[in-house]
Amino acid sequence: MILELFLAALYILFIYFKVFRGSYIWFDNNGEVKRRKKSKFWNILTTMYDYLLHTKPEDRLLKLRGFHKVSPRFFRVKFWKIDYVVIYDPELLKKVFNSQVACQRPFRNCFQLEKGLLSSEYHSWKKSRKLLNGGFNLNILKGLIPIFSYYTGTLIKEMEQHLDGKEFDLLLPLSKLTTNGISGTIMNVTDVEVTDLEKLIAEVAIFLDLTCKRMLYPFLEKDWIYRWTKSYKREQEAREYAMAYGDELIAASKKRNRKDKSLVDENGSVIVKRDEKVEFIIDQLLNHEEKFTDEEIRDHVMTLLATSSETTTRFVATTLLQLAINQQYQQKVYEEIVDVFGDSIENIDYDKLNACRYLEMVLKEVLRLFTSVPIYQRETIDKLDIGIGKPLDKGAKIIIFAYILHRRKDLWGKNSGVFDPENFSSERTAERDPYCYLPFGAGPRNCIGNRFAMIAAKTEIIRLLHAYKFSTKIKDTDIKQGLSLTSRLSVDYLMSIEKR
Ligand code: HEM
Repeated sequence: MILELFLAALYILFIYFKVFRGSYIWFDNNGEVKRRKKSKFWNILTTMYDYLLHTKPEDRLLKLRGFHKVSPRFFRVKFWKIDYVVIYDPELLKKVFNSQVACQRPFRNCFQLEKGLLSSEYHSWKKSRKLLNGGFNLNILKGLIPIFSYYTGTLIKEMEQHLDGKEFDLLLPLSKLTTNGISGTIMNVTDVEVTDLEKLIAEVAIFLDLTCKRMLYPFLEKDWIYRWTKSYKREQEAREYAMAYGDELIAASKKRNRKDKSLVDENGSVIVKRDEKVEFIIDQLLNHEEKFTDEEIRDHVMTLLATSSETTTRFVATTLLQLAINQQYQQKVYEEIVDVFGDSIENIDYDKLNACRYLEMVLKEVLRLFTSVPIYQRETIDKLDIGIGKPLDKGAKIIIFAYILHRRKDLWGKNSGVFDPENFSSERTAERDPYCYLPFGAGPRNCIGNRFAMIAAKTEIIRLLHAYKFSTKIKDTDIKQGLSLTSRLSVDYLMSIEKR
């Protein structure tokens, strides 16, 4: 209630400034200042007002999509001297991603992990990113495949209890798989007891939701305002729960014998034997000559856990759901897996993952239509001219609206809302501007985990589809995509399985 009153007051102030003071500037698509033409501005304002106060979470993205109808490439508004520009146009995005000036993130305090990659200011980010990039190089990632495969094998056994034909929600088992996969790969530990995994997953989701809400209400960015809200208290609880898990992971990782790179279970038996030369991502932090402080290590580890867990879980879950809805695509992927692996499904390696071309098309299509991060942001550290009128000022907030970009009919055809892996055939890909498709961002500040996510998802899906056929009663028309820091569907991942 207090929040709604505050928003209403803000709205009145907005109108006051618009009518009497003219302190906003609205730009049209040619970059012309349009103070006097009110219609577009009113449309946007009403959409925002509606969005902030009335829209159900699962309808928010759809509603925000309305911006594209009002303004085809971007919209820009200057509000209390700060430039805000929302972009969903390949040509403009290319200029943003190729610029060193748009390499900082706004809303840095919202994420609260001050030293981590998402929250640190530009110069300290640059140093950490350079060091952490080493932990995500292809040789290291190739070495992680047996670990993802091992945990998927464990999940396949656990799923035998669902062979009774009844539907079950796949999200929790997959979240467990991701959590184990991430601690086994990024941290090289297996023996951290999570007493209540379900609670951990729920608390991480709450933390991400509340952080997203805070970013969407600009006045909540200020700590002194945010501290007074109920969300703040709840977010702190969720954060502390997740941090305690992160602390246990770091402690376990410090204790393990670093000479032996093999992954061992709680009894010390080797689960996955690994090449001694392979460094784990945590080792890059713990052993680097320029020592990271404990606080830096904690913020980096927690940032990696928060950015990787929900994104990867929902990516894999949504892929299996789409394959369960569209049985013809599932059959095609299955036949490809049988072709590539024959009877040696347990010996997955990077070349075999790459040979699964059709699976790759399916995965890319999932990230187009149900992009795991529908909106993400950058901030300029200097003036930046991207050809939309006056250059953006230093401190401008650039909001990249991948959800709109990935569904634009003029870029993806009139069936842009339909799931179709052929969108990623080599012919169609060659015809398209690469900046039409940005699920992981681009440039030096892109997603550090993009290849990690693809390798994990491919390994897990190959093993799961080789073991089971997935079915569901859910139809495409039942699904809406909600908005949080990561994408949320309006349906549960209810599926049934049959043994292959
Ligand atoms: C389907 C899975 C994923 C998707 C769709 C995704 C998407 C994104 C996007 C869109 C960004 C912003 C990029 C930009 O501004 O250009 C980002 C940043 C980031 N992602 Fe991911 N991500 C995924 C998985 C992962 C994984 C598995 C990890 C870690 C293992 C990870 C770690 C990060 C980090 C640390 C950043 C911030 C990078 C920086 O600011 O330097 N992500 N991700």
